[in-house]
Amino acid sequence: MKRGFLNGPKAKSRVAPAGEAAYAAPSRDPIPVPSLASLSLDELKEESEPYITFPIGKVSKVELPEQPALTYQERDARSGSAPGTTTFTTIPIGAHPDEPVTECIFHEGSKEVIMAIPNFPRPMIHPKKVLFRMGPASGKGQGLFSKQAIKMGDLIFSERPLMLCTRVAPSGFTDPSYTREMIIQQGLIQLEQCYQIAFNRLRPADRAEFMSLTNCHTEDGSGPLVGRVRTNGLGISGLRPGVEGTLGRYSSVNKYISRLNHSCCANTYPLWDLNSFSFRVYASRDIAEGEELTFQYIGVLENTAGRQESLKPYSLVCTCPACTDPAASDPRRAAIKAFSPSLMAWAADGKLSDDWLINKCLEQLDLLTQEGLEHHNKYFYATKAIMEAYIGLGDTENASKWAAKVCRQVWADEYTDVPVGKMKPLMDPKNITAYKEHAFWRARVDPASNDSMKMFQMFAAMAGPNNIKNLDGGFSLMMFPGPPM
Ligand SMILES: C[S@@+](CC[C@H](N)C(=O)[O-])C[C@H]1O[C@@H](n2cnc3c(N)ncnc32)[C@H](O)[C@@H]1O
Repeated sequence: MKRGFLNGPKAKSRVAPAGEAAYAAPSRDPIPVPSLASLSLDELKEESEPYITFPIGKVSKVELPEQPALTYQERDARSGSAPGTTTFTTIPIGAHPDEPVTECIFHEGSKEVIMAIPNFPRPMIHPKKVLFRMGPASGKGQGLFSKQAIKMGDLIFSERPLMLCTRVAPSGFTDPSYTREMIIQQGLIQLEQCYQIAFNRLRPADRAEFMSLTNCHTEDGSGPLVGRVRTNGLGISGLRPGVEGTLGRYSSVNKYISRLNHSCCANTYPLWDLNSFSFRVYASRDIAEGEELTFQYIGVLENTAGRQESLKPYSLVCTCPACTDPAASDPRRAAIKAFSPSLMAWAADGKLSDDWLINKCLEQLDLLTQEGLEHHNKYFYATKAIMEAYIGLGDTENASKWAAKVCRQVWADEYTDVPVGKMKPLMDPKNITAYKEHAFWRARVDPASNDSMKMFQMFAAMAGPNNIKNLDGGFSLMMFPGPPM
């Protein structure tokens, strides 16, 4: 195994062969690191403060002194991250030539996360038939279309990314005399160099696929690879435990998912599965034969004007049903956003009827359906809340029907928070043992015998009615008045 690294004007740039490469950043005082605006712009808005985000639109050319080439050290493919370096590696390690692989650019530690997964990679799962085709999508370039009717919750396809990229330039150092524009341009150049190393390692067919993807960042200083990652990248987290924000996420570029066009009323949801290192794209509602498959590039509970603003980095004006009728859609989306019921609060409140929560959640589901938002977590929460309300009422017949609906929404972010092993038995209304294990069992009809309910009531009394805030997923946040500090 060889180790070591170098970087600098005199270092000779090489094309990365198979195996692995590690790039080391020189250590300098931290400065704002240009970061990549990828598909989840709403995430970046929250967390990009320490970073300078890359520009969009037409940007005047910025002259920079010639930048040193990034260089790297070849290492054994099975070695872990070298401290303080960026690692270029092919996942799965030692894949058969027919197996899809991903060229990864990893921050320190991510490779270890993968290497620690037993039996990695687990097999990718595929539907029995090819359920989609690629073709021209009027006014949107290429798109994906269903080849037959697909049911809500069905897997449409799985794929392993072509490339998985860091979202920030690797070194993050610059000349102190550089202007903001120069820092940004330098970041773009460094990132392009970094992506080039990974790109050169792609299989020739994958390289052609990558270069055939759309690039809508041709005039803002992005290079051809950075432009494609910015246009097509899909966020992945979970590979940097404990690291939040831009540095904790990667952008993945995919052969097929990157062809899904945006809709604010999307009908699919791509779910990342680390164990198989692949995305699974699910139908989030029933899809007709020939219908275009779409997903949301941005947060879609904003009003129409806000969504159109967020879509600017993709050079597109959305013409989905919600965007074409804002007068009807905006108030519905605002109501959807504002709705977060508390199961416990309803169960504890004798003034509310037994079906109050269920009716409220049914209204929410109706709004979500009208807005084409079945893929949204809010749809999952409302479905789960109805199931739990029936559990609270001790009505296993109805609870089991809603448990089946919850179990189909595997794409929901919060699905993994539901202990699946404990959910599936609830689909059998006669499995009273499973129901009795549920924390909400008969909480409404027999609160005195429900421990969760007793605890909730005790804390609610301590907090007082004005200090309880309902959160998504049926949770409540309680603030307890204390002595002044
Ligand atoms: C990730 S790509 C999607 C696939 C792309 N249509 C293609 O031909 O490869 C994103 C680009 O597709 C186009 N696009 C995606 N959704 C669109 C929409 N709803 N309306 C118009 N153009 C769209 C925009 O050019 C956008 O920059």
